[in-house]
Amino acid sequence: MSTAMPANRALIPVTLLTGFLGSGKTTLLNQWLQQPDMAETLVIINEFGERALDHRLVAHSQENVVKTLDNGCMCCNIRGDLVQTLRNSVWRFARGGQRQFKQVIIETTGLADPAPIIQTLTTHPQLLKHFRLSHVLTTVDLIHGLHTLQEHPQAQRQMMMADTLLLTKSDQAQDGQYEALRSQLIALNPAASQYLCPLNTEIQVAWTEPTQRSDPSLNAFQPVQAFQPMNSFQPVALGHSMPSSSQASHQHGDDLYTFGLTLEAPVTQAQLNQWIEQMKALAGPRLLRFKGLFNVAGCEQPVVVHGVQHVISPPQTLPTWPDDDRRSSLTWITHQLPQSEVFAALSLPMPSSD
Ligand SMILES: Nc1nc2c(ncn2[C@@H]2O[C@H](COP(=O)(O)OP(=O)(O)OP(=O)(O)O)[C@@H](O)[C@H]2O)c(=O)[nH]1
Repeated sequence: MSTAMPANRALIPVTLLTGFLGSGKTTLLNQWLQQPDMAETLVIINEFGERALDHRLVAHSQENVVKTLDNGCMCCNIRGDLVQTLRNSVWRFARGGQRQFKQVIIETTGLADPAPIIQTLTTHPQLLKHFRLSHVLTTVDLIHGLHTLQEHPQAQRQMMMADTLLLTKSDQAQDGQYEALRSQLIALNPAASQYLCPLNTEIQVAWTEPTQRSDPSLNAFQPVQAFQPMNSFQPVALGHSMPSSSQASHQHGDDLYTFGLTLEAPVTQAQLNQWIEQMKALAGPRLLRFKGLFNVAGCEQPVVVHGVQHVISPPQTLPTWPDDDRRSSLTWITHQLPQSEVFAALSLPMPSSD
Protein backbone atom coordinates (compact mmCIF):
# COMPACT_ATOMS: atom_id res chain seq x y z
CA MET A 1 0.00 0.00 0.00
CA SER A 2 1.36 3.41 -0.94
CA THR A 3 1.94 5.91 1.85
CA ALA A 4 2.76 8.75 -0.52
CA MET A 5 1.04 12.05 0.20
CA PRO A 6 -1.55 13.16 -2.41
CA ALA A 7 -0.34 15.60 -5.05
CA ASN A 8 -0.68 19.20 -3.90
CA ARG A 9 -3.40 19.95 -6.48
CA ALA A 10 -5.60 17.15 -5.20
CA LEU A 11 -5.64 18.60 -1.72
CA ILE A 12 -8.51 20.80 -0.61
CA PRO A 13 -7.37 24.44 -0.29
CA VAL A 14 -8.00 26.03 3.09
CA THR A 15 -8.04 29.79 3.53
CA LEU A 16 -7.57 31.21 6.99
CA LEU A 17 -9.38 34.51 7.43
CA THR A 18 -8.26 36.40 10.48
CA GLY A 19 -8.20 40.00 11.68
CA PHE A 20 -8.91 41.91 14.87
CA LEU A 21 -12.37 42.29 16.39
CA GLY A 22 -14.73 44.13 14.11
CA SER A 23 -12.18 44.62 11.34
CA GLY A 24 -14.56 43.34 8.68
CA LYS A 25 -13.98 39.59 8.34
CA THR A 26 -17.63 38.54 8.20
CA THR A 27 -18.52 41.44 5.92
CA LEU A 28 -15.90 40.41 3.39
CA LEU A 29 -16.79 36.76 3.74
CA ASN A 30 -20.41 37.57 2.94
CA GLN A 31 -19.32 39.44 -0.15
CA TRP A 32 -17.15 36.59 -1.36
CA LEU A 33 -19.83 34.01 -0.78
CA GLN A 34 -22.06 35.78 -3.29
CA GLN A 35 -19.74 34.74 -6.09
CA PRO A 36 -21.18 31.77 -7.99
CA ASP A 37 -17.99 29.78 -7.73
CA MET A 38 -18.01 30.16 -3.96
CA ALA A 39 -21.16 28.07 -3.57
CA GLU A 40 -19.11 24.95 -2.98
CA THR A 41 -17.29 26.41 -0.02
CA LEU A 42 -17.30 24.98 3.45
CA VAL A 43 -17.17 27.82 5.96
CA ILE A 44 -15.85 27.10 9.43
CA ILE A 45 -16.40 29.87 11.91
CA ASN A 46 -14.50 29.88 15.12
CA GLU A 47 -16.37 31.91 17.66
CA PHE A 48 -16.15 32.72 21.27
CA GLY A 49 -18.82 31.90 23.78
CA GLU A 50 -22.24 30.35 23.72
CA ARG A 51 -23.90 33.49 22.37
CA ALA A 52 -21.64 33.61 19.35
CA LEU A 53 -23.44 35.22 16.45
CA ASP A 54 -21.11 35.17 13.50
CA HIS A 55 -22.28 31.87 12.07
CA ARG A 56 -25.79 33.34 12.02
CA LEU A 57 -24.63 36.46 10.20
CA VAL A 58 -22.98 34.61 7.35
CA ALA A 59 -25.17 34.67 4.26
CA HIS A 60 -24.40 31.17 3.02
CA SER A 61 -26.23 27.92 2.80
CA GLN A 62 -26.33 27.16 6.52
CA GLU A 63 -25.61 23.50 5.93
CA ASN A 64 -22.20 24.57 4.66
CA VAL A 65 -21.48 26.66 7.73
CA VAL A 66 -19.90 24.98 10.71
CA LYS A 67 -19.39 26.66 14.03
CA THR A 68 -16.54 25.73 16.33
CA LEU A 69 -16.47 27.29 19.73
CA ASP A 70 -13.64 28.62 21.80
CA ASN A 71 -14.63 28.23 25.38
CA GLY A 72 -11.28 28.79 26.94
CA CYS A 73 -8.13 30.41 25.72
CA MET A 74 -8.97 32.09 22.42
CA CYS A 75 -6.77 30.13 20.07
CA CYS A 76 -5.70 26.98 21.92
CA ASN A 77 -8.99 25.14 22.08
CA ILE A 78 -9.72 25.56 18.43
CA ARG A 79 -6.98 23.22 17.41
CA GLY A 80 -8.59 20.00 18.59
CA ASP A 81 -11.99 21.14 17.35
CA LEU A 82 -10.63 22.25 14.05
CA VAL A 83 -8.83 19.02 13.36
CA GLN A 84 -11.99 17.10 14.22
CA THR A 85 -14.21 19.36 12.13
CA LEU A 86 -11.95 19.20 9.09
CA ARG A 87 -11.45 15.46 9.34
CA ASN A 88 -15.17 14.85 9.71
CA SER A 89 -16.01 17.22 6.90
CA VAL A 90 -14.50 14.95 4.30
CA TRP A 91 -17.29 12.40 4.79
CA ARG A 92 -19.90 14.50 6.59
CA PHE A 93 -20.39 16.87 3.69
CA ALA A 94 -20.48 14.18 1.02
CA ARG A 95 -23.53 13.12 -0.96
CA GLY A 96 -23.55 9.94 -3.03
CA GLY A 97 -19.90 9.48 -2.25
CA GLN A 98 -19.15 12.91 -3.73
CA ARG A 99 -17.69 15.68 -1.59
CA GLN A 100 -19.90 18.76 -1.76
CA PHE A 101 -17.28 21.44 -1.28
CA LYS A 102 -14.09 22.24 -3.06
CA GLN A 103 -12.52 24.67 -0.64
CA VAL A 104 -12.66 25.69 2.99
CA ILE A 105 -12.60 29.11 4.60
CA ILE A 106 -11.92 29.32 8.32
CA GLU A 107 -12.85 32.59 10.00
CA THR A 108 -11.07 32.96 13.32
CA THR A 109 -12.22 34.93 16.31
CA GLY A 110 -11.05 38.51 16.35
CA LEU A 111 -8.71 37.77 19.26
CA ALA A 112 -7.16 34.61 17.89
CA ASP A 113 -3.47 34.14 17.48
CA PRO A 114 -3.31 32.55 14.03
CA ALA A 115 0.11 30.97 14.60
CA PRO A 116 -1.04 27.77 16.33
CA ILE A 117 -3.87 27.39 13.84
CA ILE A 118 -1.45 27.72 10.94
CA GLN A 119 0.87 25.29 12.60
CA THR A 120 -1.94 22.77 12.98
CA LEU A 121 -3.03 23.16 9.38
CA THR A 122 0.47 22.75 8.06
CA THR A 123 1.73 19.94 10.27
CA HIS A 124 -1.12 17.74 11.45
CA PRO A 125 -0.63 14.41 9.67
CA GLN A 126 -4.36 13.65 9.40
CA LEU A 127 -5.07 17.03 7.86
CA LEU A 128 -2.16 16.91 5.46
CA LYS A 129 -3.75 13.88 3.79
CA HIS A 130 -6.68 15.98 2.58
CA PHE A 131 -6.00 19.69 3.04
CA ARG A 132 -3.44 22.34 2.27
CA LEU A 133 -3.26 25.86 3.61
CA SER A 134 -3.57 28.15 0.61
CA HIS A 135 -3.92 31.65 2.10
CA VAL A 136 -3.75 33.56 5.31
CA LEU A 137 -5.85 36.68 4.88
CA THR A 138 -5.90 39.34 7.59
CA THR A 139 -8.40 42.16 7.61
CA VAL A 140 -7.12 45.49 8.90
CA ASP A 141 -9.55 48.22 9.76
CA LEU A 142 -8.30 51.59 8.47
CA ILE A 143 -10.16 53.53 11.14
CA HIS A 144 -8.94 51.66 14.20
CA GLY A 145 -5.98 49.80 12.74
CA LEU A 146 -3.13 51.95 14.07
CA HIS A 147 -4.52 52.12 17.58
CA THR A 148 -5.31 48.43 17.56
CA LEU A 149 -1.80 47.63 16.37
CA GLN A 150 -0.29 49.59 19.24
CA GLU A 151 -2.62 48.34 21.96
CA HIS A 152 -3.34 44.72 21.14
CA PRO A 153 -0.54 42.23 20.51
CA GLN A 154 -3.08 39.77 19.06
CA ALA A 155 -3.69 42.21 16.19
CA GLN A 156 0.00 42.52 15.53
CA ARG A 157 0.35 38.73 15.35
CA GLN A 158 -2.56 38.52 12.94
CA MET A 159 -0.99 41.13 10.67
CA MET A 160 2.42 39.48 10.82
CA MET A 161 1.09 36.05 9.89
CA ALA A 162 -0.78 37.18 6.77
CA ASP A 163 0.24 36.57 3.22
CA THR A 164 -2.44 39.08 2.25
CA LEU A 165 -3.58 42.13 4.19
CA LEU A 166 -7.09 43.33 3.35
CA LEU A 167 -7.58 46.96 4.31
CA THR A 168 -11.21 47.65 5.16
CA LYS A 169 -13.35 50.72 5.92
CA SER A 170 -11.59 52.96 3.44
CA ASP A 171 -14.91 54.75 2.97
CA GLN A 172 -14.73 56.02 6.57
CA ALA A 173 -10.99 56.56 6.86
CA GLN A 174 -9.69 60.08 7.24
CA ASP A 175 -6.89 61.70 5.28
CA GLY A 176 -3.55 60.20 6.18
CA GLN A 177 -4.93 57.12 7.96
CA TYR A 178 -4.28 54.89 4.98
CA GLU A 179 -0.69 56.08 4.44
CA ALA A 180 0.16 55.87 8.15
CA LEU A 181 -1.17 52.37 8.51
CA ARG A 182 0.25 51.18 5.23
CA SER A 183 3.81 52.11 6.20
CA GLN A 184 3.40 50.38 9.57
CA LEU A 185 2.16 47.27 7.84
CA ILE A 186 5.06 47.26 5.40
CA ALA A 187 7.47 47.51 8.32
CA LEU A 188 5.67 44.72 10.16
CA ASN A 189 5.11 42.36 7.25
CA PRO A 190 6.92 43.47 4.09
CA ALA A 191 6.17 40.25 2.23
CA ALA A 192 2.40 40.53 2.46
CA SER A 193 0.31 41.88 -0.41
CA GLN A 194 -1.96 44.72 0.61
CA TYR A 195 -5.37 45.32 -0.90
CA LEU A 196 -7.88 48.05 -0.28
CA CYS A 197 -11.32 46.50 0.08
CA PRO A 198 -14.00 49.17 -0.21
CA LEU A 199 -17.41 48.19 1.06
CA ASN A 200 -19.97 47.09 -1.50
CA THR A 201 -17.92 47.91 -4.53
CA GLU A 202 -16.15 45.60 -6.87
CA ILE A 203 -13.19 44.40 -4.96
CA GLN A 204 -10.40 42.18 -5.94
CA VAL A 205 -9.43 39.46 -3.61
CA ALA A 206 -6.45 37.23 -3.92
CA TRP A 207 -8.50 34.14 -4.38
CA THR A 208 -6.10 32.41 -6.69
CA GLU A 209 -2.89 30.85 -5.54
CA PRO A 210 -0.35 33.34 -4.21
CA THR A 211 1.92 32.79 -7.20
CA GLN A 212 -0.82 33.82 -9.63
CA ARG A 213 -1.70 36.99 -7.83
CA SER A 214 0.38 39.54 -9.67
CA ASP A 215 -2.41 41.30 -11.55
CA PRO A 216 -4.65 43.10 -9.05
CA SER A 217 -7.41 43.52 -11.62
CA LEU A 218 -7.97 39.77 -11.76
CA ASN A 219 -10.80 38.01 -10.03
CA ALA A 220 -12.95 41.05 -9.50
CA PHE A 221 -16.44 40.22 -8.36
CA GLN A 222 -19.62 42.02 -7.66
CA PRO A 223 -20.54 41.71 -4.03
CA VAL A 224 -24.15 42.09 -3.07
CA GLN A 225 -25.36 44.17 -0.22
CA ALA A 226 -25.78 41.73 2.61
CA PHE A 227 -27.70 44.22 4.71
CA GLN A 228 -30.32 46.82 3.92
CA PRO A 229 -29.91 49.97 6.01
CA MET A 230 -32.92 50.81 8.13
CA ASN A 231 -34.33 54.30 7.66
CA SER A 232 -36.21 54.48 10.91
CA PHE A 233 -33.28 55.14 13.21
CA GLN A 234 -34.74 57.72 15.60
CA PRO A 235 -33.15 58.05 19.05
CA VAL A 236 -35.57 58.38 21.94
CA ALA A 237 -35.15 59.56 25.52
CA LEU A 238 -32.85 57.61 27.81
CA GLY A 239 -33.78 55.82 30.97
CA HIS A 240 -35.68 52.76 29.81
CA SER A 241 -34.11 49.41 30.40
CA MET A 242 -34.37 46.37 28.15
CA PRO A 243 -35.79 43.16 29.53
CA SER A 244 -33.20 40.53 30.19
CA SER A 245 -33.63 36.82 30.42
CA SER A 246 -30.18 35.42 30.79
CA GLN A 247 -26.64 36.63 30.99
CA ALA A 248 -23.21 35.11 31.00
CA SER A 249 -19.80 36.54 31.57
CA HIS A 250 -16.28 35.36 30.97
CA GLN A 251 -13.08 37.16 31.85
CA HIS A 252 -9.73 36.66 30.12
CA GLY A 253 -6.25 37.85 30.77
CA ASP A 254 -5.22 41.32 29.63
CA ASP A 255 -8.37 42.78 31.21
CA LEU A 256 -10.48 41.35 28.42
CA TYR A 257 -14.08 40.53 29.18
CA THR A 258 -16.71 38.74 27.14
CA PHE A 259 -20.30 38.54 28.17
CA GLY A 260 -23.70 38.23 26.62
CA LEU A 261 -27.40 38.53 27.02
CA THR A 262 -30.39 36.74 25.53
CA LEU A 263 -33.82 38.37 25.37
CA GLU A 264 -36.79 36.06 25.10
CA ALA A 265 -39.39 38.68 24.16
CA PRO A 266 -39.17 40.98 21.13
CA VAL A 267 -38.01 44.55 21.85
CA THR A 268 -39.83 47.61 20.64
CA GLN A 269 -38.29 49.93 18.07
CA ALA A 270 -38.20 52.68 20.70
CA GLN A 271 -36.36 50.44 23.16
CA LEU A 272 -33.85 49.53 20.51
CA ASN A 273 -33.24 53.13 19.51
CA GLN A 274 -32.89 54.32 23.04
CA TRP A 275 -30.61 51.46 23.87
CA ILE A 276 -28.35 52.22 20.90
CA GLU A 277 -27.97 55.75 22.24
CA GLN A 278 -26.86 54.30 25.57
CA MET A 279 -24.36 52.09 23.76
CA LYS A 280 -23.00 55.15 21.98
CA ALA A 281 -22.25 56.70 25.34
CA LEU A 282 -20.18 53.62 26.19
CA ALA A 283 -18.36 53.53 22.86
CA GLY A 284 -14.63 54.06 22.83
CA PRO A 285 -11.39 52.08 22.89
CA ARG A 286 -12.58 49.93 25.82
CA LEU A 287 -15.56 48.64 23.83
CA LEU A 288 -13.69 46.30 21.54
CA ARG A 289 -16.78 44.71 20.07
CA PHE A 290 -20.51 44.58 20.39
CA LYS A 291 -22.88 42.52 18.27
CA GLY A 292 -26.61 42.36 18.67
CA LEU A 293 -29.15 40.38 16.70
CA PHE A 294 -32.56 41.77 17.65
CA ASN A 295 -36.09 40.58 17.26
CA VAL A 296 -37.93 43.90 16.94
CA ALA A 297 -41.68 43.83 17.50
CA GLY A 298 -43.53 44.29 14.21
CA CYS A 299 -40.45 43.58 12.11
CA GLU A 300 -40.29 40.17 10.46
CA GLN A 301 -36.61 40.37 9.70
CA PRO A 302 -33.86 40.37 12.29
CA VAL A 303 -32.08 43.62 13.03
CA VAL A 304 -28.34 43.69 13.55
CA VAL A 305 -26.38 46.32 15.47
CA HIS A 306 -22.58 46.37 15.39
CA GLY A 307 -20.22 48.25 17.66
CA VAL A 308 -16.48 48.48 17.06
CA GLN A 309 -14.63 50.66 19.57
CA HIS A 310 -15.98 54.20 19.12
CA VAL A 311 -18.25 53.33 16.18
CA ILE A 312 -21.79 52.09 16.81
CA SER A 313 -23.26 51.46 13.37
CA PRO A 314 -26.90 52.20 12.56
CA PRO A 315 -29.13 49.13 12.76
CA GLN A 316 -29.42 47.01 9.65
CA THR A 317 -32.00 44.40 8.74
CA LEU A 318 -30.96 40.98 7.54
CA PRO A 319 -33.01 39.49 4.70
CA THR A 320 -34.14 36.53 6.82
CA TRP A 321 -33.64 34.90 10.17
CA PRO A 322 -30.77 32.45 9.82
CA ASP A 323 -32.54 29.74 11.86
CA ASP A 324 -35.57 29.05 14.07
CA ASP A 325 -34.23 30.90 17.08
CA ARG A 326 -36.16 34.18 17.33
CA ARG A 327 -34.64 35.43 20.54
CA SER A 328 -32.50 38.55 20.58
CA SER A 329 -28.88 37.80 21.25
CA LEU A 330 -26.24 40.29 22.34
CA THR A 331 -22.52 39.84 22.91
CA TRP A 332 -19.79 42.16 24.14
CA ILE A 333 -16.02 41.92 24.15
CA THR A 334 -14.40 44.67 26.17
CA HIS A 335 -11.01 45.76 27.40
CA GLN A 336 -10.74 47.15 30.94
CA LEU A 337 -14.50 47.61 30.87
CA PRO A 338 -16.18 45.11 33.16
CA GLN A 339 -19.66 43.77 32.62
CA SER A 340 -20.91 45.56 35.73
CA GLU A 341 -20.03 48.94 34.22
CA VAL A 342 -21.66 48.10 30.89
CA PHE A 343 -24.81 46.74 32.48
CA ALA A 344 -25.07 49.70 34.84
CA ALA A 345 -24.82 52.08 31.88
CA LEU A 346 -27.54 50.13 30.11
CA SER A 347 -29.71 49.83 33.22
CA LEU A 348 -29.53 46.04 33.05
CA PRO A 349 -29.49 43.88 36.16
CA MET A 350 -26.29 41.94 36.74
CA PRO A 351 -26.80 38.16 36.72
CA SER A 352 -26.48 36.48 40.08
CA SER A 353 -23.10 34.87 40.61
CA ASP A 354 -24.46 31.37 41.41
N1 LIG B 1 -18.12 51.67 6.60
C1 LIG B 1 -17.66 50.42 6.56
N2 LIG B 1 -18.04 49.54 7.50
C2 LIG B 1 -17.55 48.30 7.44
C3 LIG B 1 -16.65 47.86 6.44
N3 LIG B 1 -16.34 46.56 6.67
C4 LIG B 1 -17.03 46.20 7.78
N4 LIG B 1 -17.76 47.24 8.24
C5 LIG B 1 -18.61 47.27 9.43
O1 LIG B 1 -17.81 46.98 10.56
C6 LIG B 1 -18.55 46.26 11.54
C7 LIG B 1 -17.85 44.95 11.86
O2 LIG B 1 -17.78 44.17 10.68
P1 LIG B 1 -17.67 42.58 10.72
O3 LIG B 1 -17.56 42.11 9.32
O4 LIG B 1 -18.73 41.99 11.57
O5 LIG B 1 -16.28 42.43 11.47
P2 LIG B 1 -15.60 41.06 11.99
O6 LIG B 1 -14.14 41.21 11.80
O7 LIG B 1 -16.24 39.87 11.38
O8 LIG B 1 -15.96 41.13 13.54
P3 LIG B 1 -15.66 40.00 14.67
O9 LIG B 1 -16.16 38.71 14.13
O10 LIG B 1 -16.38 40.46 15.86
O11 LIG B 1 -14.20 40.01 14.91
C8 LIG B 1 -19.94 46.08 10.91
O12 LIG B 1 -20.75 47.13 11.36
C9 LIG B 1 -19.68 46.22 9.43
O13 LIG B 1 -20.82 46.64 8.71
C10 LIG B 1 -16.25 48.83 5.45
O14 LIG B 1 -15.44 48.58 4.55
N5 LIG B 1 -16.77 50.09 5.58
